[in-house]
Amino acid sequence: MNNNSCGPSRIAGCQFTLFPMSEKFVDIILGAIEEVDTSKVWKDTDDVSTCVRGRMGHVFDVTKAIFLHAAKTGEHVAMSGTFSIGCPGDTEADSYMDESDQLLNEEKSQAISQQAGCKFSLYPMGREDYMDAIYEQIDLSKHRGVEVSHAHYATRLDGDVKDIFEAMHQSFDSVQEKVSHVTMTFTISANSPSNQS
Ligand SMILES: Cc1ncc(C[n+]2csc(CCO)c2C)c(N)n1
Repeated sequence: MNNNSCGPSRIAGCQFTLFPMSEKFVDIILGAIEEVDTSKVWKDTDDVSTCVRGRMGHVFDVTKAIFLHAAKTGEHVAMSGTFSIGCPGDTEADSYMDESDQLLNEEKSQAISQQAGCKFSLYPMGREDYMDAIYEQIDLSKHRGVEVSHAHYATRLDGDVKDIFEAMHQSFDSVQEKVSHVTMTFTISANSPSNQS
């Protein structure tokens, strides 16, 4: 445990909302959540958002798969959310921390090819040198099969949804190795009419 550690557990989580720009929004939201195997994470869905908590790999696996299943409907769908790891007090779901490494949704996700645009922002908490941690990651993400560009208050990633989530996962993972409590916000959008010529 480093000096900046908030506690022994490395429970991660993501709270996210799907925004299907479609009359079929109820089916798209509930259908995507239903289609994804969430048995390795703690999960709660309410009228505002869905929260999943557990080991980092499973949190990313489930969040990515829910977006992919919503986007594969072909409707314009966006998702906004916040990943968090090492949050002081986040200890309730310790039982989910014993789950094995095997990702339950990887095979189905690999079969879906979907382009998207995404903006994400990393927030290493409680560190004076937080900008160094952020800049290191933004440099790294240039090598990950996605187009990286700078935006105000965020980094933009364009490419396949799986590569976008992989880049965010790697950035988040590298920062959390150095900083105990890290949050990362993102908004991802697929099938936007803005991209149809
Ligand atoms: C991932 C995700 N989880 C929950 C909601 C909130 N929500 C808005 S409409 C609807 C279906 C009818 O109850 C639900 C659950 C969301 N938008 N996206």
